[in-house]
Amino acid sequence: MSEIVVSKFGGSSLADSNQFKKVKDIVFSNKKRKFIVPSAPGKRYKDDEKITDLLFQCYNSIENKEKFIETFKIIEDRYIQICNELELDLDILSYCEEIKNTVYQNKSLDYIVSRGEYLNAIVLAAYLGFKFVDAAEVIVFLEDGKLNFDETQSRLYKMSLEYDYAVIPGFYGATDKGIVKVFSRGGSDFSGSLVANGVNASLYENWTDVSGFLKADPRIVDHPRHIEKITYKELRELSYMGASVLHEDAVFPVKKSKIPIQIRNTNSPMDEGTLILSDFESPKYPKTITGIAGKKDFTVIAIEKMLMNEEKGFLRKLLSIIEDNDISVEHIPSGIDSVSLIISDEELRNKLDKVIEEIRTKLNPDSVEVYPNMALMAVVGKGMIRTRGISARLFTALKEQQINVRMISQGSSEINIIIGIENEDFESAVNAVYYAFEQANI
Ligand SMILES: Nc1ncnc2c1ncn2[C@@H]1O[C@H](COP(=O)(O)OP(=O)(O)O)[C@@H](O)[C@H]1O
Ligand SMILES: N[C@@H](CC(=O)OP(=O)(O)O)C(=O)O
Repeated sequence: MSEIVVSKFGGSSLADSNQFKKVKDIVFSNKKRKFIVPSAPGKRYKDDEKITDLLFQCYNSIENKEKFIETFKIIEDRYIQICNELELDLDILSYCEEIKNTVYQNKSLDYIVSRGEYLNAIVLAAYLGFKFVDAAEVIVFLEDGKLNFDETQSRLYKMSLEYDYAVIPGFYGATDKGIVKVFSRGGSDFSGSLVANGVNASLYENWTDVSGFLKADPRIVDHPRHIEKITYKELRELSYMGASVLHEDAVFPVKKSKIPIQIRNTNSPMDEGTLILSDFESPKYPKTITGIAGKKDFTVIAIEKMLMNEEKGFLRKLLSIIEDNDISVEHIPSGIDSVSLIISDEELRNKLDKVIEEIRTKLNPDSVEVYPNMALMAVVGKGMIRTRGISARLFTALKEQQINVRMISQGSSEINIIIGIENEDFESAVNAVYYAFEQANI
């Protein structure tokens, strides 16, 4: 069988007709690029609006028909402009009409916000002359909203036997009853990974607006160094901790089959980008780290109770309270008679008072304190934990910037150290650590 490359193009790569032209050149420059997964058009300039964000606004104004039509018109105009500038013989307005008519019968959020990818894939398929395959036919969800992985893989495989070249919209799929479901934001990366695995691709390309994964977020560090190669595991840690270039779950579908992921830049297609691999040889004791990422806005709930260590079931009861309130915990650092829960503010929204009350009544602790405004910074790298001097360099850099460390946690995978700091210190902490290791790399 001939080799297949799956190429996902993000919103920034398809923001306007000029970007579409770059995408066409890229796709046609390699015949192996057979299955293309587009996102919805992203921002054309800094203060522009992403189509998906406009669709969220449409959903919010659905009760007010006039407002809905007004916002939807901005979306329609973007697609019309793209089609006109590409001189496409495609009646995109009829697809928009179909959506407007369906919206009032089907008011589901998922249906509405998925239409950006749907329309964009129709336009891109027409422009490339590829078959349009609706993700609702091949990305299969169960009634409870979870992905039906096996069925999805089998449908995608069948699709690859049926069509040589196709465009499949990212971000959504549907249940067998045709109810559209979306992945979380940025989920087209995950769709691309599902397609790559389903069609037995030899490579999953993820085209974006940066020349690969950088050692730190370029919005925080000025021109960070680029990462040539990274393992799935390291990447998962960095993307989970906020390196938004690739969706945090995008590694899973291709992990078992070890299909490499390559991050590439649509605006600079000659750059090699970053190769994400299952594993590769690297120095056992590296001089430096692979990357830094982080997120703001966490709250710490610190609980103390004398002889907590001897009280059987204490942690189980504590975690049951958290589970019953449908909250995910980020970290659980513990001492002998103390334990802390680190939870994102988003998870805790409107639930904090209730959780604290339940901890007090059900666990009878000596104290429960709440500390808001914490940021988490992940410093990631294979082998760094066992390398002498790495943590000394890290904490010296923070000390030199007078940054107060509130929490330290070493992931059990031994490829990351997570550091809790004040929200307001986040940017300077990332810069301090980045430059400390940048010097070590010379
Ligand atoms: N470590 C990092 N390396 C590269 N880019 C990063 C990193 N952390 C955050 N980013 C941001 O991720 C952006 C690309 O992701 P995204 O906006 O989702 O692109 P797309 O629209 O192509 O899917 C970059 O423009 C950059 O600002
Ligand atoms: N358009 C969706 C899905 C997506 O993956 O977009 P992007 O590839 O532009 O991050 C979103 O904005 O969430």
